[in-house]
Amino acid sequence: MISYKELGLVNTRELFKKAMEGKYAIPAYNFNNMEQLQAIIQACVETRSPVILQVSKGAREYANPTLLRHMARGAVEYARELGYEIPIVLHLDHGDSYELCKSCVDMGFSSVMIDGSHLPYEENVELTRKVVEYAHKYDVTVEGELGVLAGIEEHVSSEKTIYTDPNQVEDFVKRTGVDSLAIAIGTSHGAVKFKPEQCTRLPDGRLVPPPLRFDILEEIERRLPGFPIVLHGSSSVPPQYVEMINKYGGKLKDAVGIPEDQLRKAARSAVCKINIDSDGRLAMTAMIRKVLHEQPEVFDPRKYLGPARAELKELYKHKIINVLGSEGKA
Ligand SMILES: O=C(CO)COP(=O)(O)O
Ligand SMILES: O=C[C@H](O)COP(=O)(O)O
Ligand SMILES: [Zn+2]
Ligand SMILES: [Zn+2]
Repeated sequence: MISYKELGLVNTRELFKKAMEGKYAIPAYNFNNMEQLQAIIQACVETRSPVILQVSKGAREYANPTLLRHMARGAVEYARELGYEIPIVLHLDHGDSYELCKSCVDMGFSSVMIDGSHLPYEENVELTRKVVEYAHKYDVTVEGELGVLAGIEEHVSSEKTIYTDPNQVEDFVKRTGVDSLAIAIGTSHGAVKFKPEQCTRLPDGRLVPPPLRFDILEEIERRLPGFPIVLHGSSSVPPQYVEMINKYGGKLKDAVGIPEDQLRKAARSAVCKINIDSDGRLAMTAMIRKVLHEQPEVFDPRKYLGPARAELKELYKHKIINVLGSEGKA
C-alpha cells in the first residue's frame, strides 16, 4: 500500500472547493508517456495552474502501471525543479471495476473515477458506493458518472447522448457519497464528436456542432448546490491541427469538437474539472507529421518528439489561460 500523500500528490477536494468559489475549472489532461507528462507539467508550472493528471486503463496497459506511478511521483519533483510547486492530482480516468479502482488507490492514486454510467441505475449506485467506501478510507476522492456520452467510451459505444437525468442526481450523490459527478450534456469523446448532419455548416465549410444542454446543467446545479461537476469529452478539435495533419499525409475526416466559448461558459459554472485528451493527441500528431515531412532525413525521435512536446505545452497553456481560467490558481 502506497499512500498518495507520500508521493506529494493531493486529492481533488480542496481544488474543487476553490474552483467552485473562483468560478474556474481544473484541467484534467491525460498522459501515456514522458513527453506528454513533461508538456503538462511545464504548461501548469508556467501558468501557475493546479492540474489533474489522468491515467486511463489503456494508458496503464500501454505504459505499465508501475512506470506511470513513478512518473507521477517524478512529476511532483519535476514541477518543484522548474521553480514552482503546483497541486498535482493523480487520477484514474474511466475506472470500470471495483478491483481496478482499489488497485489504483493501493498504488498511490489520489483520485479515481468509477464509471458505472452504462449500467442500470441501481447497479451504478451499488458499484460506485463500494468504490467510495474503500477510497475514502485512504482519503482518495471519487468521481462517479450519470448519463452516457455519445461515441466510444472505454469499449462502450452509444449512438446518441443519453443526457443526465437531473431527477437522479441528488439520490445518486447521497447514496454513493461521491466527491464529484461527471454528466452528459452533449460533449463526446474523440476527434469526431458529431456527424456532419448534426451540425450547421458555415460558408467557409467549418462545422458548428449543436450547443451543449446548459439547461440540464443549470437544473443539476439547482438540485446539487455547490457540488463539483465534471465534463468529459471536452476537446475542441482545433481546425489548424486537423488541417496540418491532413496537409502532411493524414486522413482525418469530419473532425469536430466542442467550441471553446461553450467550455468557457461551463468553467464558470459548477463544472470544476474539464477533461481534455484528443486535442493533445491532435497537436502532437500534427507536429510530428510536419517535422517528418519537412525533414525526411530525421531519425532521432527527439527531433520530432521535442517539437511535438513544445506544441503540446502551448496548447495546454492556451486552455488554462483562455478557456478554463485556472491560471494563477496554484
Ligand atoms: O473525456 C476525456 C477523458 O476522459 C477526453 O475527452 P476528449 O476525447 O474530448 O479529449
Ligand atoms: O476518455 C478516454 C480518454 O481519452 C483516454 O482514452 P484511452 O482509453 O484511449 O486511453
Ligand atoms: Zn461513462
Ligand atoms: Zn472521458
